[in-house]
Amino acid sequence: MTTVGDAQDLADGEIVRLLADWLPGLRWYPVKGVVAALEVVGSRELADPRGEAGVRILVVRATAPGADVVLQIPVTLRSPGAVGAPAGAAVIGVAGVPPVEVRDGCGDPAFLRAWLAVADGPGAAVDADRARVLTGEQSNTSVVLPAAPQADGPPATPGILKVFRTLSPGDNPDVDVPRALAAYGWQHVPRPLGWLEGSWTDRDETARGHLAVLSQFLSGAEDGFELACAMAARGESFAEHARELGVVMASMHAALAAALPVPPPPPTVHRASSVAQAVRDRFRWAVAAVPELAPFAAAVEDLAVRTQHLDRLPAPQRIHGDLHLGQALYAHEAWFITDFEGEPLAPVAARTRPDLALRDVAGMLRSFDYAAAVGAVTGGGIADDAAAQEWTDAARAALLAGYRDARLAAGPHPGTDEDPTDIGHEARAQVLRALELDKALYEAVYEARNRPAWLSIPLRAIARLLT
Ligand SMILES: Nc1ncnc2c1ncn2[C@@H]1O[C@H](COP(=O)(O)OP(=O)(O)O)[C@@H](O)[C@H]1O
Ligand SMILES: O=P(O)(O)O[C@H]1O[C@H](CO)[C@@H](O[C@H]2O[C@H](CO)[C@@H](O)[C@H](O)[C@H]2O)[C@H](O)[C@H]1O
Repeated sequence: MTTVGDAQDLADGEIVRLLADWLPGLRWYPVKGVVAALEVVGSRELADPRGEAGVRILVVRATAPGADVVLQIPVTLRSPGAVGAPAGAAVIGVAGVPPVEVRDGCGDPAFLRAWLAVADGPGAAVDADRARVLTGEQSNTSVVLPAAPQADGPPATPGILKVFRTLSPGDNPDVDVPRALAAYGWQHVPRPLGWLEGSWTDRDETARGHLAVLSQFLSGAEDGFELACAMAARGESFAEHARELGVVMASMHAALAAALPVPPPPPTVHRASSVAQAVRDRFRWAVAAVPELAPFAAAVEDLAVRTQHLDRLPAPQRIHGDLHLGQALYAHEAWFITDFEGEPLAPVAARTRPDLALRDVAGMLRSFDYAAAVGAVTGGGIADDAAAQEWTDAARAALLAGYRDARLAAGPHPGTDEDPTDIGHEARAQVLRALELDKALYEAVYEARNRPAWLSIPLRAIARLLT
């Protein structure tokens, strides 16, 4: 039988050969429909405090026509039949002589123990042996770690470890933004408890970036999207929840503006042009992936021109960037906001750029449209398109009212004497329409790549927004 020492000797190249077969079946693997060339660009051994398995974090570049991504793949290494091998961790394959079993580290307590031992941050007393990997439609891999049993004192906090699957050089906003918000005292973000950075080679240079973050796990939290879909399916109004969500979003934007200040904005005329140009660019990008969008070219241009001519716009600030109901958790009768990573399909520099807070509002409004569409097909509560529209309209109006009232109550935008919401009804409606269109175009590409059966949801919205 091999020892952990032998297992650790398995070459990265042998593991990558196994990954070539394993990766294409995974939801988070971003290269779809083509075979990618895989190259190891980073490799770091971690020590399992119990010495039961070899633990390695591999960073692999996957390139294919139209795709070039850097992926994080933590693995554990054991000889076949080794004592303590976890039943729950997917076996990626067996390689080497003598043979070594390679597992997906995310489901393996050995990786989790090793990660917790080297992570930065305040830490948490969590139990790696009882960890469970969340399944579902996620771009990353999240693992829930229950609180470790305490002999005395207050009960420990359970954690959720988010392992970033696609890596980008630089600080990850999903680590830095919650840290800044929690330090500022904003109560509606799960507290970050630990984080880890790594490095890899990026075209002959050394790149570094965050690999994973451990946050406070909100036990009993309901996913906002599932909650909204269930209510829509029963025909129950989401308006009161939407209003409360609007209030929390307004406080999030106030906290972001105060905790992460940004330089003074360029003149409105430039900002209006760049919002309009972003819509044009988004359309060009989307139409290349979703040819059904081509007939909308003239209407998109018309909307871009009207946006470009706006003479009032709110000041840009740090925002969430990919806000939708799936990032909102309802726990203990309050909303919490998660996943500050920005749009997973966008480059990191674009995700942290100051932007219009209304972009987050537009993202949430799009989500109500999704919830009504999904709720309508899963339950009998929404009978037809008119009922779906009525459900969505009530949620939209409530969110906008809650948001606006709370922003007005909070006063001017920090650092300026501008009231962030006071741009007039017409201008606000025009900006929101442009931002909703922008998001729906993003969604069309996201759905075409990931969930073609749902492509009709953003396509219908695009048609509606442009007529
Ligand atoms: N702090 C938390 N407490 C409870 N559940 C959480 C927490 N953070 C995330 N989740 C749940 O974990 C899942 C994945 O989280 P998310 O950050 O949205 O990952 P991804 O970026 O991969 O979509 C979601 O279903 C979310 O509801
Ligand atoms: O949660 P992620 O950061 O991975 O975000 C991506 O996936 C989302 C889907 O899981 C996607 O959101 C779209 O679908 C939601 C319903 O599943 C809907 O509520 C959102 O409004 C819609 O945008 C998101 O766009 C994508 O970036």
